[in-house]
Amino acid sequence: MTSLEAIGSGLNIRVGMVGDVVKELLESCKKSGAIEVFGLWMTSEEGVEEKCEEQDVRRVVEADGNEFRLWVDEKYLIDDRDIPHSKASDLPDVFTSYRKSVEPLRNAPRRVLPTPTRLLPQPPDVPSQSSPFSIPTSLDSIISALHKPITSAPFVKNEPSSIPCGTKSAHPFHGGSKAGHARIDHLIRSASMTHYKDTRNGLLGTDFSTKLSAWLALGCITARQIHHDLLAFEDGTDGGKWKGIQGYGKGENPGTAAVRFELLWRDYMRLCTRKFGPRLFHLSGFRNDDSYPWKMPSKAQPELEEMLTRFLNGTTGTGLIDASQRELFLTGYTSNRARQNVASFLSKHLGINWMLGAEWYECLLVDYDVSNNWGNWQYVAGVGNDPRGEARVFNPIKQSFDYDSDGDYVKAWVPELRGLDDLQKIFQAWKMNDEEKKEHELEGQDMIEKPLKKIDFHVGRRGGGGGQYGGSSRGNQRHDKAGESGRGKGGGSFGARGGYRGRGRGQKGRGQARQGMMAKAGQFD
Ligand SMILES: Cc1cc2nc3c(=O)[nH]c(=O)nc-3n(C[C@H](O)[C@H](O)[C@H](O)COP(=O)(O)OP(=O)(O)OC[C@H]3O[C@@H](n4cnc5c(N)ncnc54)[C@H](O)[C@@H]3O)c2cc1C
Repeated sequence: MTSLEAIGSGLNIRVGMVGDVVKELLESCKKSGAIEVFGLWMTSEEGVEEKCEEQDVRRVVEADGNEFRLWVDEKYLIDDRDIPHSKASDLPDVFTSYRKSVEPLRNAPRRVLPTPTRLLPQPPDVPSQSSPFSIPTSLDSIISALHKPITSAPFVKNEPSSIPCGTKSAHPFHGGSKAGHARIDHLIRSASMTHYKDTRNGLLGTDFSTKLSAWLALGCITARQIHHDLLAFEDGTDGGKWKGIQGYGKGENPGTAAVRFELLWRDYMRLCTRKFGPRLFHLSGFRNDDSYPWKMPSKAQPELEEMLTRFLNGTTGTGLIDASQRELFLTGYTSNRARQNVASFLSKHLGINWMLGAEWYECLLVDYDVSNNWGNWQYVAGVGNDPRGEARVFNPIKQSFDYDSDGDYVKAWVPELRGLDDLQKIFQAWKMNDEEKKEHELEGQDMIEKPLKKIDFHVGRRGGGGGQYGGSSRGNQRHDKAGESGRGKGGGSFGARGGYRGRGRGQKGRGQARQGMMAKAGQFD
């Protein structure tokens, strides 16, 4: 029995455009006379398409003389009514400035809303799904329907086939609020929350970061519920269930504070979407910066198409990138550290249109969230709200030495390299000599013979200018230092090249932007 059934209600799934589905439901209720509808409540989301859907539903409901309302929910840490600026356009362009405006963060969120113990029952005759769609009736059939688009034809040439033997991942995971709350409990009980600040940049394993993103993105748990449980743990007001766990009853600790900090990033990304609207999907980003000549793979440029394909299927020849892309493809998840490197590699090392990477993530991430995904891609590509913009380049080899110091992450997801011991060769397999290639039966593989980038990095080397990225990266690059310790620091605004508002462009909606891009890319024809 689902949680909704346990409190007297249930869940109906319908497929179609939201406005059309609601219209059909209302018409059918009117016709049968079995249910009298007075109004409709809906959850509100940021995002161009999401707002259009909301408008469609409002129109349909109000056209019938019924009342339309939006829930004031608690999915974000700081309630909309407590945001310290009144207009969306007043949101600071730099996260740190926003964070300072809501500190002390621990005191900022409202209390969680109570969970209802009873709901109205389902109406007796809910109209069935109209053609051409049908609603699966069992969990297995839902799963197989969801799998269909990805199993019926390959997504990408030479896609990774299965999770390598012995590799453990926190995903796949079980959905639903019960599993989400059990995960929060586990994180507190195992002291992973207390240690989060020290472990959050990990790449491999189940508990180095919270792995709560998918439950948050799907609405199974809320940011405020996480905060609430952390408060109970920190204050020792949980009725004793977490007694004895490191940090219990001792107030906020660096780990729990860092979790709140990250949850605030999630809030901030959402507010950026509210502020910039369709610019979330513009190549020139929030900055309106169209100075960079992004490369666009197309049938006319087969070498770029091949490059993009190999980026997608995880055979670039850069171990960290390949491991992350294969992990993402096979599980729907990859860590924040890996995501930053992947986004930087595509946009700054390969110079390819960053939106293709964002589209790919949108297809595959189980925690896909419109603001977090597109906002973070912009940020790393240098056109979003990173004050360091294009100057921040992640060197994936340095990052591997820092965060995968035994090469275990690369070996877990790129099993061809498991026989190697030399880290330089695990991180860039093209460094093997002919004898080694023969010994490990790796001769002739593209990722070894034709790496997309040869990145020169020596252990102990510090700082440095351009050049070490293989010659075609952007100017002013350097090893990512701030990237390791968090995102841009300090206040201020972008400034680097003209700021946000200078060169207005046609406000293309997302659908248009996407269509044009994919057609040009030819990748998903
Ligand atoms: C290119 C790129 C694309 C991304 N796409 C998404 C996406 O579609 N959906 C998504 O939820 N996150 C996205 N992120 C942010 C981040 O990578 C994930 O939230 C995080 O890796 C999820 O793992 P976790 O729950 O263990 O995170 P934790 O490190 O445990 O963080 C706790 C929570 O804080 C929030 N959070 C953490 N980092 C960020 C961040 N950089 N921006 C916004 N919120 C954050 C998430 O809700 C996360 O669950 C993206 C980051 C990058 C660089």
